[in-house]
Amino acid sequence: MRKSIATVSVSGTLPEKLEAIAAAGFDGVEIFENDLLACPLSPEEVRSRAADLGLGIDLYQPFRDFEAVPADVLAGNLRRAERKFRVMERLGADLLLVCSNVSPDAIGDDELAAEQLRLLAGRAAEHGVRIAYEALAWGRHVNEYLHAWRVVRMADHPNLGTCLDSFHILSRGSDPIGIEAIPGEKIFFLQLADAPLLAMDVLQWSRHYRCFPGQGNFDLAGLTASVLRAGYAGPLSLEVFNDVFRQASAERTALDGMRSLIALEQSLDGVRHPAVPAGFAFAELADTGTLGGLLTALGFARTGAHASKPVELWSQGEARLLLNSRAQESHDGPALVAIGLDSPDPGGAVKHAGSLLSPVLPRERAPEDAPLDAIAAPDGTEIFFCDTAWLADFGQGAPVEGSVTRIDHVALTQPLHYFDEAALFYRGVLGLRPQESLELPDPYGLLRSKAMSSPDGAVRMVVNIAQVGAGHHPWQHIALACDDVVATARRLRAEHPDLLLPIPDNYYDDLEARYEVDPELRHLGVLYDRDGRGGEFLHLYTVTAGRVFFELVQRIGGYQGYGAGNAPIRLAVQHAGA
Ligand SMILES: O=C(O)c1ccc(O)c(O)c1
Ligand SMILES: [Mg+2]
Repeated sequence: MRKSIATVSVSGTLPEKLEAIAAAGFDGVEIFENDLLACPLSPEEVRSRAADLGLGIDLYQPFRDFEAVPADVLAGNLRRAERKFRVMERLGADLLLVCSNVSPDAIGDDELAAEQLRLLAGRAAEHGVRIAYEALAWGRHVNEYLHAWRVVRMADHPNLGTCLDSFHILSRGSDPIGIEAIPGEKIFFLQLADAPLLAMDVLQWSRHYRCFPGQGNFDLAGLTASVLRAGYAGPLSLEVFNDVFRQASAERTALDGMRSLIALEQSLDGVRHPAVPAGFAFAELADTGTLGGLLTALGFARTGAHASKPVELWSQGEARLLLNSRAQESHDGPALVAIGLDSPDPGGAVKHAGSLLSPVLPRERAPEDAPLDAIAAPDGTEIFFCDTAWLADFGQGAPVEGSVTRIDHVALTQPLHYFDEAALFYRGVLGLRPQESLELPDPYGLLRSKAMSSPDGAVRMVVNIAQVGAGHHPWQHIALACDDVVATARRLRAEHPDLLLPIPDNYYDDLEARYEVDPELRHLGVLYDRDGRGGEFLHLYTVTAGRVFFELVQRIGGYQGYGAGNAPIRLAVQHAGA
């Protein structure tokens, strides 16, 4: 299908927006009026700039507060419209979006609205322009898509149709099934935006928090399927008002918008996601000898070395860590650089990632090395799709058994600008499902966090944003599943007390007030959480080395979370020690 995007969705000046939108492969744009007003180029120049870039101008918008007005206001509104029709002729645009009147002076009379829109459509026809009437969720009288359609039907003019906007429909909780009763040729345009579920005024929600399909909580695929069943054949057009996107790189935002539409099309076409990863194969860290002591204390042993690269394999149970000293050249201290995922179909996973604009990264590989392809996560971490062949490159070390059994989750920190991108990446590319999203206090700011998990919980990723504040530490961590955190804590406390993050007594005073927990937790520095169904979580943090620290976690009774309530305590202690 034809793919378009409103210029308001990306940052920059109008020419910059057009460049970025074209580079991402869109077919057309909606020119948002303010972008044109602020642009020194004439409409003719914008038209030829867009044409040179291969972009059609699919819509000009918005035209506000037109219909259902007193007669004296109507004359002024028609005059205003005439001027816009002339601008559109110069732009080479033939579709104008008219959004429902929000003025307190608008009259709640559908026949009047229809009559005036019919008049407008007649004038538009003289200029070769068509009108797409959209119900804003906060319209004074018309704020439901079916209401806008009733007015359009009543007006009954060939140059008047409706514009459907997923945000306005789904934010009001309207059932999109009613779309299927609208004749497809009367749906002149379809705007797509997702959004997180937020309990707030709908206008603020729309103007600041819209996001691309797949990044929020609305069922965009279901709505789009209804629009297509109605017979709509126009573009899928993204219209996103988002405070973060306005500040981010236009190129990157536009590309992410394209990724969201490709993913949407795939779900409409019934393209199945290749098998989701079955577990973590490894986590790879840049390190030159700093982490060996810490890992040994945690019960890991060096069980292999790469045949041709300066990379060591450290393992315990099914937890495997690679220490790569060459990668250290581009980092100050230890840093997480790659994650290997056990993939039932590595080739299929890489191909699927490519279809979602996450291409295979170029890599050096010796002829005898196992073939292994990686793609880049939004924060730059490499993600490898593995079968078991890669292990042979490290020789066959004896397995090491200890209390650590495997990697439970990996937490990455990345810039705010790519938070929504990350949600779409982990969902679309890796097939993980969104879990909890949180905003956690940090002594110097706020930490936003989103957890994603494979359906069976074997792969869990946490994406953190160091959002604001002075002490900006882009920490990353690897959480290791452990059979018995308390026993391990006893041993570490006795043998390596300096490696454990000290937890304040005040935390335990509060914890013991809330739950009857073993007083030993306080002495060991083990943190605790409990969910609503009686599931329990015991966890423990090491001190930080470079950008990285480790967590030992024990899930009891089906606990699915991450001890998020304890994260502010950890952050405060880490800041104090940093
Ligand atoms: O927020 C607005 O005013 C606005 C304008 C035009 C649109 O298409 C829309 O969905 C919202
Ligand atoms: Mg809209």
